[in-house]
Amino acid sequence: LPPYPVPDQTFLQASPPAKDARVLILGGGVAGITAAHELYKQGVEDFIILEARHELGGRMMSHTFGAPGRQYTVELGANWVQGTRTGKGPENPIWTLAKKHSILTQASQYFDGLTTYDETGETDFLDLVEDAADNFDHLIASAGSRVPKGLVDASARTGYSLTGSYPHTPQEMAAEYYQFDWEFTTSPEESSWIASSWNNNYTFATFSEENKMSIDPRGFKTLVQAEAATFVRGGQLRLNSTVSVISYSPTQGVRVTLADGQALEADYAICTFSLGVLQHQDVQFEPALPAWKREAIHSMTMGVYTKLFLQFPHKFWFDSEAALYADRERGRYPVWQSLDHPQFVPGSGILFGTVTGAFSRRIEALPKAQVLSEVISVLGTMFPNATIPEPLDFHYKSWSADPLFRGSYATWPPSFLPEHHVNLRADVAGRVWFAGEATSKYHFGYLQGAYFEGKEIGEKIAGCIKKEGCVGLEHVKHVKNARPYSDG
Ligand SMILES: Cc1cc2nc3c(=O)[nH]c(=O)nc-3n(C[C@H](O)[C@H](O)[C@H](O)COP(=O)(O)OP(=O)(O)OC[C@H]3O[C@@H](n4cnc5c(N)ncnc54)[C@H](O)[C@@H]3O)c2cc1C
Repeated sequence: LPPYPVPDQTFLQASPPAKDARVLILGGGVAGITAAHELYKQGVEDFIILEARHELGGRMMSHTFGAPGRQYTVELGANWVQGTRTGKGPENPIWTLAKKHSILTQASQYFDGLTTYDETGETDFLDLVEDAADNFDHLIASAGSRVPKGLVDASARTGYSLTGSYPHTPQEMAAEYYQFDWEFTTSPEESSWIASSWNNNYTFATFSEENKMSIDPRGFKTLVQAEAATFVRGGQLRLNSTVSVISYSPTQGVRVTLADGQALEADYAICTFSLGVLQHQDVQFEPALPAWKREAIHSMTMGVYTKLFLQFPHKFWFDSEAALYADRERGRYPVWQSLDHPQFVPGSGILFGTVTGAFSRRIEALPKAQVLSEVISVLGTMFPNATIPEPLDFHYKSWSADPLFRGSYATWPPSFLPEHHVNLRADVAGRVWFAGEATSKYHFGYLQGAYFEGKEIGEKIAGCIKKEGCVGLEHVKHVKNARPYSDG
């Protein structure tokens, strides 16, 4: 396609014939499949889903783990339905789908069933964990009271300090980490006070406080795959198809070129690639995305959340669901969860730890043997009276190095303004549309965020195709915040 200038407001023309499809859906995760389903429900069946991997699911990614003869399905990516339903209130659509496709889940109460450790072994600091929960409630309430007054956003650390929370000891820091970083992947210093608060509120206050953990041997991804099987037909899905270039023109539509050189043309593309993929330029846009779009993409943060799975010949650890370890270094192998638990996969011998953010990136840069030796040494500190057996298997996924993801999920930094969010969601030239967890204002980072965004963009494009009008989503040409630099 020739390089067209990108106008601000585009009115689309009727599509010329002989394209491969009306809509190309780029990515087969929750957002992509939900967008496709919405098109289908609205009578638009002329779409093709392009997915680089060999299967659907995206960041719902399971892995067969364990020694031969003792293998189990573990979830490298999403594992929990976070927030289900309260009474007759709104139901989390992911919970609706989990029930529809009979995903095997178990209630997970990692705040109630917790054992705490520090560098001296098991040490009860559950009171500090409760304090941290109260501090988080204050953080959210204070953010909520700033919004109607139009008060400026700041970091969650500012919010914590202004509401009287100053963690200093390893135990206090671990308790705060459990509340905050473990959910958002970023520290309070790196996170927006207001957006972190509404994100939590919309997920848990809107739906419920309940978390359901998938222990389905088919993998949590079955939710996406089984849903797709209800409406996607043969030619509508192309797996093992990596997109390299997305060309677009307001008048001619889109052309998507794959890594093998094949090109497909359509009227519209829905790009559901992660924020990390967009940030790392793993996919090229022709012409380059406009400045307002690039600013939005590079102003949000792609977090990293890494689960480290270990299988041991026998269980030597806590009987609770989870454990919190307070190291002198904040975020050093702090959270541990037991799959070898009567409610989950008893007898599996599987324990997994989680690290996030900069610590995740650190371990991705280390040899696996070194990470294992650090992990075993931390377990030795937590359980000084146990002999830690040689693990039968050890596995983690390097999310930030993977060119199909470049991280785990998005988090909203204090410098990211609501106008940036508008621009992150906005279509470009009426032809390239964006959907995924990162574009969700209130549910970024969650499966339901990807679902709501895929659904809305699917609806919008169905509207365009059915000629109900197609003016595109608004965007803000220049996001302004120049007051600190002016004299006035
Ligand atoms: C470790 C981890 C833990 C998580 N835990 C939870 C949890 O417990 N609960 C929860 O609600 N959420 C959780 N999440 C977040 C949740 O997984 C995501 O919000 C959601 O899956 C994102 O869906 P999506 O459709 O927006 O993107 P994706 O799932 O990333 O889908 C995009 C698709 O695009 C494909 N793709 C990328 N590049 C290309 C290319 N060049 N060509 C073709 N295809 C390409 C990818 O392979 C992928 O399939 C977790 C995520 C991670 C990583």
